Amino acid sequence: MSDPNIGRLLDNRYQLVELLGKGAMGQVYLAKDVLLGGVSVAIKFLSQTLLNKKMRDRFEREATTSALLGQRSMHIVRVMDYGVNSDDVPFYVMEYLRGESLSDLISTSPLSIPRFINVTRQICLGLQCAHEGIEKDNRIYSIIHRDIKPSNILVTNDPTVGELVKILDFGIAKILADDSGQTNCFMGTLAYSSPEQMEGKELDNRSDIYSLGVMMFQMLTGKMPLQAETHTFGGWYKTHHHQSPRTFASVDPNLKLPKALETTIMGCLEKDPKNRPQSVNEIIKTLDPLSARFSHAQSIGQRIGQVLQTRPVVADPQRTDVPSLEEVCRLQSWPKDKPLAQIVFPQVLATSRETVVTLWVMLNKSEIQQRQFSTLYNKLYKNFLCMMSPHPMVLWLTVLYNREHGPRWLRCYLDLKTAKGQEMVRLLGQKGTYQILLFAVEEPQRCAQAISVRLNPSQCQLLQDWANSSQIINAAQPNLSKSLLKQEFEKLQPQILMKLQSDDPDTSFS
Ligand SMILES: Nc1ncnc2c1ncn2[C@@H]1O[C@H](COP(=O)(O)OP(=O)(O)OP(=O)(O)O)[C@@H](O)[C@H]1O
Repeated sequence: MSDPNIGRLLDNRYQLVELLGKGAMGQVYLAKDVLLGGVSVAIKFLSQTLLNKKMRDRFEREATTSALLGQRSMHIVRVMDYGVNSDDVPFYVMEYLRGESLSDLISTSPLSIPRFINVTRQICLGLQCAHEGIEKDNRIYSIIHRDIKPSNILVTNDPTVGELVKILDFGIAKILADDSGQTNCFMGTLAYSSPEQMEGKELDNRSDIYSLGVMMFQMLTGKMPLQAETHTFGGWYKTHHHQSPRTFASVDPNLKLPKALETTIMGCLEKDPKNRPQSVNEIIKTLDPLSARFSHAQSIGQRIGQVLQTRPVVADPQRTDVPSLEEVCRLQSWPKDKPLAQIVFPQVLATSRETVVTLWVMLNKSEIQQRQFSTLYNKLYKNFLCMMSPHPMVLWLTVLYNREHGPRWLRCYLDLKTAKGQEMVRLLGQKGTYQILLFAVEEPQRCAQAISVRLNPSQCQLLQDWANSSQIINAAQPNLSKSLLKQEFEKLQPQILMKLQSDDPDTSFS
């Protein structure tokens, strides 16, 4: 029977396209945000069978928790809207993640060690952010996920960014120390639940660390570390309390794991929370040095391999095998889907070490050379303008200035109501830096010059504030905000030019 919801318009804004799946709490649909030009979103509805007051509250809490956390970490699914449909069924709107769940990913074969490190590190960053907590009524509340398992991890793939991992479903998360009436009944998934969770005890971050341990074992071997005699609450209760986890060697004798990694994963599976790593940061500390050792082969892929082969490698004891950010930028080529024209566009770039915002600029080769050679007279000006109403939008302005050749204005707009725009503004604010990648029209296959730009702390703060406040503002008429920002920019242009023409050493770059 066809789904009567398909095609429905929700809140005059979201048109349901297809059912993505059903979970314990409800259904998730792919939808189009018609107000934002048909951008894809995912909408989760609370199941009809759970429409009681307690579940409604829990569902609303899931939405609020995810919305607050999604603002703080790019490794947690972002929630943008919450509402109730005409049948009084609550729903929330999330960014749509085009990708595969970790459970699908590992159902065919376990992950290679480099891929495991890359994926796990991102899960840990998201989880650490949740454990560090959110602010509510001037207090910090730690968030425990309580249902860490492969089907709650989504891995998206972008040809430029690489694998981006997000934690889903803070459905049973509980705000620690929030005694708003949630009972301590069992919630979670039996095979991944910690012994203390099975007992219905008060949980802390170490319960998630246990579930993460089960999941990490499974990611590397394709097998579970513990096996219950019966798939019942009683069967798993006994298993989590009394069964010793299998060793990696007994499951896969060919798997050669770094000792530190093996010790950390087995530590996560300890029955007593006191004997586990006490914070996700400890796991990240194990992964980081391994990431430097393994991940260059993985995350930047074969392209780096190709280029390193053609480059003389200078023997330098300080140098690790991981390319620097500038090297990664220089290794990029102009995307095939962009015109070979003098355009500017922003892009998030993930290296094996970090994720940064980049500004891709195409100019004529002669102009790049002119600006490069007279470095003494080169200056750089950067600024951000924001318009919250009618639609939250940021104008990101960079000016390359050369005394002889004048200004080159680089402008782009970041829409704070899109996942991409939010992510960029947030990352710019958090990192306080961005990279400009200059490409010549004549040689699009390689980046001609990479320039690192630093933002001052007040700019960073402003960007973070805009990203936060835009969440509570409704989206409307993005083009109107753009044209208002353009007018603002045109008013500012002569002043910026005067500043650049003066001898202010603050703005120079080389
Ligand atoms: N933001 C999203 N973008 C794309 N797909 C999503 C998104 N959120 C959920 N899904 C997909 O929708 C389906 C249902 O998700 P949901 O979180 O409700 O259930 P589940 O995790 O499969 O089960 P349970 O909630 O019982 O653990 C899953 O296949 C999930 O991968």
